[in-house]
Amino acid sequence: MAGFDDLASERSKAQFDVEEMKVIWAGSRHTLEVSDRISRLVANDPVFRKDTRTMLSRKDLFKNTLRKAAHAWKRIIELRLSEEEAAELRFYVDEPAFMDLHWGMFIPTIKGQGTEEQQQKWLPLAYKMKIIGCYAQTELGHGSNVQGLETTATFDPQTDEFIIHSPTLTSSKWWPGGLGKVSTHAVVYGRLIIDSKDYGVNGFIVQLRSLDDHLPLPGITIGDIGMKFGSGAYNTMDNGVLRFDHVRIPRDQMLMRVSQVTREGKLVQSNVPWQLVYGTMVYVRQKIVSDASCALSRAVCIATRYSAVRRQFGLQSNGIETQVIDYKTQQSRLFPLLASAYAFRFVGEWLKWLYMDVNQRLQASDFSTLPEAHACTAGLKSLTTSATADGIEECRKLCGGHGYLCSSGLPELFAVYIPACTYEGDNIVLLLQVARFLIKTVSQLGSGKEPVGTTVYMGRVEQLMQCHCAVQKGFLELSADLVQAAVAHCQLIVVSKFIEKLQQDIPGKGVKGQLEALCNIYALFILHKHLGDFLSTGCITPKQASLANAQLRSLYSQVRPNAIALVDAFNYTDHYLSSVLGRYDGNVYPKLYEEAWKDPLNDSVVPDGYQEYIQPILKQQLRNARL
Ligand SMILES: CCCCCCCCCCCCCC(=O)SCCNC(=O)CCNC(=O)[C@H](O)C(C)(C)COP(=O)(O)OP(=O)(O)OC[C@H]1O[C@@H](n2cnc3c(N)ncnc32)[C@H](O)[C@@H]1OP(=O)(O)O
Ligand SMILES: Cc1cc2nc3c(=O)[nH]c(=O)nc-3n(C[C@H](O)[C@H](O)[C@H](O)COP(=O)(O)OP(=O)(O)OC[C@H]3O[C@@H](n4cnc5c(N)ncnc54)[C@H](O)[C@@H]3O)c2cc1C
Repeated sequence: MAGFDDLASERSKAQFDVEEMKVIWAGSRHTLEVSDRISRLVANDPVFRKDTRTMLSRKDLFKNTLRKAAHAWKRIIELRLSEEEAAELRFYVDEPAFMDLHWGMFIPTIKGQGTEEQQQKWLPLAYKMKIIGCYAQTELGHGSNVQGLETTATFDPQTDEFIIHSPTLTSSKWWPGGLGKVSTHAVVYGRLIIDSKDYGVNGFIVQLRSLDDHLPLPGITIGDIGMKFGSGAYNTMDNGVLRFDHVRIPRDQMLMRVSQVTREGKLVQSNVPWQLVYGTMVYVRQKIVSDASCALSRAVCIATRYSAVRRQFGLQSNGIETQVIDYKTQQSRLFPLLASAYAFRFVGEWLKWLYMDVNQRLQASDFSTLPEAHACTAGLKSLTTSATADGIEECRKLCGGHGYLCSSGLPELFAVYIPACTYEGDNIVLLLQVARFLIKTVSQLGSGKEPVGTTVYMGRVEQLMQCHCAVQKGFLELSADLVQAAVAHCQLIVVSKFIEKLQQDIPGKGVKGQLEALCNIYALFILHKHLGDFLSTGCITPKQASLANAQLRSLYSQVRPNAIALVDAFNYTDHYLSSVLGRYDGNVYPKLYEEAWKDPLNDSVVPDGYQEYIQPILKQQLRNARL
């Protein structure tokens, strides 16, 4: 059978130790063991099946998501899973749901922005899921511009309460995941008003629904915002709308790590920077970078395996056609994506470290690295999600016609992934933040302040001073170019973190060699993509450009025999991939054929509607009626 033999033969060609590469990909032997065990647990549990997801109506889809979430929670309790194992389980269930926001944003917000007492009160409830929370920041009128939010939280000194209110239609909370149908609580961001004075945006814990019958509490209007892009996909999530009509909450439900409101209505600032109110976004952006490597590697795994199974043209001496993976054009589109998946994995690891480091410093009242952490998380979130969204679509095209079938797994992956370019900060808005950070760094160059961390290279580039003078003309005017500069800065981070990874001790036969090839492919591909910029700025000569392209071609040949093993190293189960084209065994055609017959349209041989709409045309009754 074609697919079986092809993938088995590809695997036998690998020139490196795949098991050791799995460890590198996972991050450690321990993480590999956990993710391997939990992914199999999910794959073998029939409740977590997802093959009919794209065919369900919204209501059935959502109910099925609730069923899975409840089952996941039950298994987590029964098996006494650790926090790490539980997070892996939710990851492999692979269905956006209210749980993501509860664990991914609600809890981290209370941890990051709540006082010790507030954490003690709310976290045990949230950890045991006695309450379910979401993150209600974005409004109908404002998402990117957080300082433009309109919801108000007015302090009432008479009752020692805040009055949460939506003064306009555009102040309606709009988008928060988990809000529409499930959450009992939310961290709501609103303007803090004391004695008619506006102190800007802060977070407040607000109960939304009764814990007895799940009905909205008085003064609260709440619902789902409607169908989103694609079938299945992000429609498993109840993104919601929420309005407040003078809803009262106790004073101690304002998150008070950054600033406190006293019983007398006095605002007291802590010694931490006010930007910590934005802290959850930094945390989630960092997570999104690691997630990008998962989504991209998943698409690349499907496209690579299928490219080795698929044959078109080029009849060989043995009478069979050429595997499409052997075409140089296919390699030049696929292998840079394979390299990007690895590159994003390693930059994600580094970003996780950076985030932990900044947190430890914050505990010790050292706030010096916060601006860099913000710039890195914002910029890398933008770069990796844009590249991943484009990469998934490229993988679909790499799979030809079959890539467009839902059973390839790629349409749903694309639909579920693309909002990552928008949520947690629109990618352009985030790059503008990076640009501001870069300009600020450049402006300090002359003052004797040495650039550090990811901007250390700036101290070595003389032209940057002139660059600063040019930007003085107007940030807004030059913003399109500045966004390009921000992307270039982030690309430099990705490449340098890949190189740093290679400097670590990497065990396993041939593993380091493969990673070196992938690192070079990533760097040279970026150079190739932006050749115009490199040449026009005199960074490289035309001769160097052509050498770089020749080197890239030779690297593709080096990676070719290892391609299947390099995607096997992601260690994805067929359940997680949910793709007929990406099956581990390569048994593509019989399964594609089998899948087609499962479509509800094939339940009957003659379709519903035949008698009303097809027969009259065929029998020319419609035409006769007209005549
Ligand atoms: C298990 C876990 C799973 C995780 C996944 C969960 C599922 C995910 C599912 C998806 C869920 C999706 C969920 C969702 O989508 S949740 C909603 C997400 N929303 C956004 O991301 C909104 C984006 N907008 C902003 O962040 C702000 O409005 C920006 C930044 C654009 C402007 O801001 P602002 O209007 O204030 O003006 P400013 O630019 O003068 O900035 C002022 C100063 O502040 C500094 N600054 C700015 N920002 C930060 C920061 N963050 N940390 C530290 N510092 C920061 C900045 O450098 C400047 O410093 P300086 O130059 O003055 O010194
Ligand atoms: C699937 C999904 C889930 C979400 N989940 C949540 C959630 O759980 N909680 C929550 O609070 N929010 C959530 N959001 C909201 C999300 O965070 C916002 O949609 C996002 O921050 C973008 O803001 P916006 O919609 O206001 O875009 P806009 O800012 O209106 O963007 C529109 C266009 O304007 C451009 N633009 C905006 N400002 C500038 C500028 N200064 N300079 C140049 N161009 C600019 C953008 O680049 C974009 O092209 C979610 C969104 C989605 C799609």
